[in-house]
Amino acid sequence: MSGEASSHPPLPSHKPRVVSLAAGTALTEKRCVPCEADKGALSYMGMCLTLDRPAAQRMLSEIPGWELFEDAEQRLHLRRQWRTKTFVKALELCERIGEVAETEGHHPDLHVTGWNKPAVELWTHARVELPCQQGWNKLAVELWTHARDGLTDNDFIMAAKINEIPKEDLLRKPKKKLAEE
Ligand SMILES: C[C@H](O)[C@H](O)[C@H]1CNC2=NC(N)=NC(=O)C2=N1
Repeated sequence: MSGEASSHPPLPSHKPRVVSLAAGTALTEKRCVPCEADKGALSYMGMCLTLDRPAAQRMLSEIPGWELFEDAEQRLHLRRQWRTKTFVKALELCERIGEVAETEGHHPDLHVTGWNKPAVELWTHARVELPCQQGWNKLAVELWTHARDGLTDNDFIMAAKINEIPKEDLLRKPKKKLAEE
C-alpha cells in the first residue's frame, strides 16, 4: 500500500501505520482507509469498493452482534444496539466509540434512544469512482466501477473494533431467566 492517508489523525508514535489487506487478517488487525478519491482511495482500491449483499452477509460472521439492514435508498448498513445501566453510561459508550472512529478516520452514526439504548450504524458515505481493469493489460478508463455509498471493508473493520472496546462496566446485566417452575 502506498502513501500515508493524510486525512487521518496521526497515529500514536508507538504504532506504525500498517494497512493490512492480507486475506485472512483479522478485521481488528486492519486499519480503515480513506474512501474519497481525493484522499488516495485509488491506492486502497480493494477496500473502497462497495460490498454487495452476499459479500456483506458473508462478513457478518466476523462481527458477532451486528445486523445488516437496508435504508430507504436501498443502501446497506451495519447496526448494533446495547443497553447500558444509565443514560450517562450510554454517552460514555458513545465517547469510547468516538475515540476509535477518530483514530480510524471512519465514523458511525450514533443514536441513544429510550435513555439507555445506544445504537451504532455504520456505512461509508464516500462516493468513489475507481477505474476498473478490463483484461489483464488494459485499463478501460471509460468503464468505471461506481462504488456508491454503502458498505465497504472500513465498516466491518470499525464494527470489529467497536466489539473489542471494553464496555462491560457500562452495560446492564442481561435479565436472569426465571428458574423453570
Ligand atoms: C477525509 C475523511 O477520511 C473522510 O471524510 C471520511 C471521514 N469519515 C467517514 N465515515 C464514514 N462512515 N464514511 C465516510 O465516507 C467517511 N469519510
